Amino acid sequence: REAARVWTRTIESPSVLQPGDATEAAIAGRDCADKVVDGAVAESLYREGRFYGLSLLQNAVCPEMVKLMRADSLKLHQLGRLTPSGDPDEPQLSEQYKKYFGSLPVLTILKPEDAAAEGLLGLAFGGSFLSGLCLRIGELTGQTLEPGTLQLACYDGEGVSYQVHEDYVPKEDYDPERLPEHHRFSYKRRITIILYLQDQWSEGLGGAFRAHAVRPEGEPDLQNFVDVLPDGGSLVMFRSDMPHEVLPTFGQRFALSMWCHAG
Ligand SMILES: O=C(O)CCC(=O)C(=O)O
Ligand SMILES: [Fe+2]
Repeated sequence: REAARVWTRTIESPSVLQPGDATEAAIAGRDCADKVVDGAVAESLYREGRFYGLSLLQNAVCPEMVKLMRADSLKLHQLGRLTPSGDPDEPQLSEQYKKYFGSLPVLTILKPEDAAAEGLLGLAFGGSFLSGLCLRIGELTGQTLEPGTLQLACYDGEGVSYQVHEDYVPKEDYDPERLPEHHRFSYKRRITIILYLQDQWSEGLGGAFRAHAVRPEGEPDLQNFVDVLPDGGSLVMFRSDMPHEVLPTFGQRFALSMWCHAG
């Protein structure tokens, strides 16, 4: 039954040699993208269905590279570079705030070349991998898709969640005065790709990615949503206008996301 809602494929992740420098990391990322996406994966994103082509590719990246990306992510997190809005100058949430209002996901917008310049070869690989996926999906389906924003997010336990939303926002709803810079191109988003970076995840830690067939009003009907666990190396891909959310998370959960923009 689930299979009819989430298109799922589990692959044997292509082995990647530990990159020695930024150029090698970028080449390895692109190469890995070309190996994991074939015509069937690309088409799965455009199949008809209530879940807007929700697709899951398990084991897309080998555990060694997932580990390297997670180590880089943790480094940035420990340096305080991840913030609720993604603005690196924004202060970290105070304990006081968390106590009264609860915690929030934190994030940063990455440029693969900056990651490379900082010696974060895992994230340089990841950025190139996700950009490569975007280009490859475009090529295989005859659409013009351009790599857009690359986001690293951390849901650091404490019940942190993200309410139902769509990643695509129509241009007329866009308010340049109030949205942070990286939201400026939300109207261009067509496909969202998310790569999870956990080592081991279990259902007890919550944090599922929940996809909705329709935007729920109140409690959603069981038929109208599907949950995907954020297992390390899993890639979730979907049309950016599909409603989705992240359920309360009780473990450290890192995700690297790419929004593929309309060309
Ligand atoms: O991390 C996830 O599973 C989804 C996050 C999300 O929906 C977003 O950042 O827009
Ligand atoms: Fe989202």
